[in-house]
Amino acid sequence: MIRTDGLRFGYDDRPVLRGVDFRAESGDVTVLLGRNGAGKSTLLKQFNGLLEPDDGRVVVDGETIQYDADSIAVLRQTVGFVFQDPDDQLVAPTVGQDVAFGPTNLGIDSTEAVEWALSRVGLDGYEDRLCSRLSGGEKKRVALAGVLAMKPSTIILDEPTAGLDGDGTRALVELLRELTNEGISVVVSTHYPDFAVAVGDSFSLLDDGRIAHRTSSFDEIPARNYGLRQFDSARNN
Ligand SMILES: Nc1ncnc2c1ncn2[C@@H]1O[C@H](COP(=O)(O)OP(=O)(O)OP(=O)(O)O)[C@@H](O)[C@H]1O
Repeated sequence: MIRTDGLRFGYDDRPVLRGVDFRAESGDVTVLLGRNGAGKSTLLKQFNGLLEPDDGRVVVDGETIQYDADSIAVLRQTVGFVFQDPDDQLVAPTVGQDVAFGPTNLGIDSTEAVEWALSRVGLDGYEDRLCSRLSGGEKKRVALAGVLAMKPSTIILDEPTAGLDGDGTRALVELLRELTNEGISVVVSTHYPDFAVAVGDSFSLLDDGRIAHRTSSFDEIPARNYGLRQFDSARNN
């Protein structure tokens, strides 16, 4: 479970988050919505300590996040973060080396973890492929595999469908639903209503630096007012 209480954050004194009370229940897919620049990425980055609040707190599985290096190292294993742009995430020349990076640092048997994680994202046998030669969609799956290989209890995904085609989006919905059935919590930001509906258990709308709506029914989110894209290919292509 992730919770923020009165979270405030700004870049160079320009406030972005102005008292965010956010909730993501364990075992749910929680969808974070909001117009461009609302602060979705900024909020998601608070959940595994990539950013530190100016005020308020972030609570993960009942513990308030602490920002010393040891606490952050543990947190990064518990809460995995999949960046919007996979090029911000991939660190090694080959797929196998990249997915092994996290588990190796944690002392986990990386061969088994890599095989398992690549299989979960539908990239069996990709170990020796060069990351630089992968398509954008494949890079996104490798980035997700790298997070899965660390066996986190929560996964945060920032705009994961950007650049995915209909099949890629459908596969992602299926995988995220499977992961929640296995007890993993998922928080995901998106602009795509069909993806949100297909994947989400709960929907939170970030507006004006606060959570303006939180509901289990997507229909209650006033889409037109918040820049949601009218249609996407998650179910219909
Ligand atoms: N590193 C940074 N330094 C300064 N300002 C930033 C930085 N990162 C983001 N911002 C600003 O903070 C605000 C919120 O940005 P953020 O990326 O969190 O929004 P978002 O809701 O994820 O947007 P989008 O839907 O376009 O991805 C924006 O005005 C953005 O320009």
